[in-house]
Amino acid sequence: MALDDAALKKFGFIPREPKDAINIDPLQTGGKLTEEARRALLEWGDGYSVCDFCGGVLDLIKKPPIEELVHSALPEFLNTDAVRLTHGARESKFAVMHSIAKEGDYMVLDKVAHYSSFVAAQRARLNVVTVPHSESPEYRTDAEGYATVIEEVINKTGRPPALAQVTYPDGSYGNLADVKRISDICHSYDVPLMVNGAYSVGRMPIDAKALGADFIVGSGHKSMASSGPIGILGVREEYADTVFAKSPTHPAKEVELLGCTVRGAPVMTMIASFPHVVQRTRNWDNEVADARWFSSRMADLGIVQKGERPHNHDLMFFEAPVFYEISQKAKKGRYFLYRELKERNIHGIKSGLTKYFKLSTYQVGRDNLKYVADSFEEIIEKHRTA
Ligand SMILES: Cc1ncc(COP(=O)(O)O)c(C=O)c1O
Repeated sequence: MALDDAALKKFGFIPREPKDAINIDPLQTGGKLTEEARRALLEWGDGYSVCDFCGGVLDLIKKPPIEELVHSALPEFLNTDAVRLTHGARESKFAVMHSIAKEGDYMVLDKVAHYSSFVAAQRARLNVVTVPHSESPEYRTDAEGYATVIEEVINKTGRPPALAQVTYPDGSYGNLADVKRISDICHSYDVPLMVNGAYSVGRMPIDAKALGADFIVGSGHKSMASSGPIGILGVREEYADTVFAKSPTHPAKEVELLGCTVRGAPVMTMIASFPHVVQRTRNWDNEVADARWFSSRMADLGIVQKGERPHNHDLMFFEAPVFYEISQKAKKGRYFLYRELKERNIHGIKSGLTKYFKLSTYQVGRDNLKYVADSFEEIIEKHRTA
């Protein structure tokens, strides 16, 4: 059946409603573009725009300065040896899993790992064993749990797992695990460690070597003010030849990257935002102070922050019995909170959630956070007196 004109009318330019809202969705706060990146997006939006300047290896393009970003600025920013651009954190993780481990090997994940870590391991055909967390209220990953799980794999298979990973911070509670202790444990068994920094690289200072990370993963669209899809992967020197192995038939092309990765606007938005991103990581203490301030305002309203307390990251998980109670009586039921927030131009708590939700205070600013906290208070008052 041919597409008729009426069907085509659905397509074309579509405005994005929450674009100008105060957005507290953890997925969104660190990926908001800078003005420079917005301009870059238009300038470099055509298909393979950066390939006009390519001599065969994308990350060696000199002008625009992709080579300098990839081979000098990013390794220095993260204190790692070799960096490449990927299409996202999950693609970075998959590249490491697929090159470092063989089909049927075991790998260790923390129980709080993002689904994309599990899926990447499945795509690489690995067996996954998980390190438990401490359950409610803190959901902390116990560093010593890595030793226990590695021992279990050795007992079962006669050799250590091929790889371990820790999520820093995890995407549910925003907990920052003791990565240094975890890397020491993993290395004592000769297990390399990958740090998933999707929520840290580009938000807070990261020193891969100080953490003992053999692989460090970042997400440009999540935490580096970049237009996705774009991720980064940092690798310690001893693993670089394995992860970035060249194709036997096309020796300029790296197999795990399928030859080339970001071929246009995403990398140019990352470049455009990079000065701002570096600077904002230096302001991390203020971000943590904002998160703690917000958490304590929530506590005053009977909304309890789970995860580490005092908290050390902008991503926070809350339990809000007060909103749950309101939802039982409200006309709009469990959708009342979403509607009330939308009326106040606040976006990011998923529609239908009341009892548990997560949010991020990153780069929202104290004035806007105060407005959000005041709005929560106002909504509670309004429904209490209704
Ligand atoms: C902890 C964590 N890691 C990785 C990802 C996925 O990042 P990407 O979209 O860059 O693959 C997410 C997405 O929410 C996440 O929460």
